[in-house]
Amino acid sequence: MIRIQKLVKRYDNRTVLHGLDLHVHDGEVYALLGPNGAGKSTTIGCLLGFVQADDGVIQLAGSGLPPAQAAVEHAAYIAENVALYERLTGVENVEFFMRLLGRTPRRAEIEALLERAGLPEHAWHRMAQGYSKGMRQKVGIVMALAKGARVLVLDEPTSGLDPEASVAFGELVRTLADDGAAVLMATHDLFRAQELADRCGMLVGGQLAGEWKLGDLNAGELERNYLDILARRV
Ligand SMILES: Nc1ncnc2c1ncn2[C@@H]1O[C@H](COP(=O)(O)OP(=O)(O)OP(=O)(O)O)[C@@H](O)[C@H]1O
Repeated sequence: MIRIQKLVKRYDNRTVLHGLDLHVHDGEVYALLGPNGAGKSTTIGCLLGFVQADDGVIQLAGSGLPPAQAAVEHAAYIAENVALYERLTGVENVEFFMRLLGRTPRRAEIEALLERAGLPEHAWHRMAQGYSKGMRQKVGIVMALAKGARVLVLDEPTSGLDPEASVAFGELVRTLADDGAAVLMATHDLFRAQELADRCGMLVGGQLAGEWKLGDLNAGELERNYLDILARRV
């Protein structure tokens, strides 16, 4: 689970998160929507300990540790562009990551994870420098699987992916949630959010301006709600 309570963040005396409350349950995919500058990346930064919050409480996977430590322990993060060691192969990247976790994986174990994530076999032993964005996202998912992450945080994961890669990525994220992970995904992609998420919230000016269960809405209704909220704020 992810629990954010009364989160406040200021940059140079400008408040960008105004007491944000957000809860993502285990097994749930939550899409965090909102216009540019609404505070989505700042929320993620605070959650993972990259950004120091000014006030509020953040809990990951029920841990009482500070966010940065709880994230190292329990979370996986997939940024818009997954950074890999470019001169290592896919298999070597995963092996290196697992060694950092204190594990000594067998080749077959790594290959099974890459297969589960749908990375084409011809890429397993090729240097990551030739990987497409979709392939990098798959290696990111492998790392989350290898870690057994209970919290998965995604920032704009499908931007720039073609529709097929985007659907495949969504299915992988869904399997992690079905295995019990709490998934928070910041996105501008309303269509993918509607397809993939269980709930979504709309962040405007550092506050949740709306929250919906997506089973109750189709993609058109979600877009209308989004635009209505923005129109009322103008
Ligand atoms: N390091 C920083 N220093 C000062 N201001 C910042 C910093 N990072 C973000 N901001 C400001 O905080 C506000 C929220 O930014 P943030 O990147 O969290 O929004 P976002 O919802 O992720 O936007 P986008 O959809 O464009 O990625 C913006 O006004 C931004 O300019």
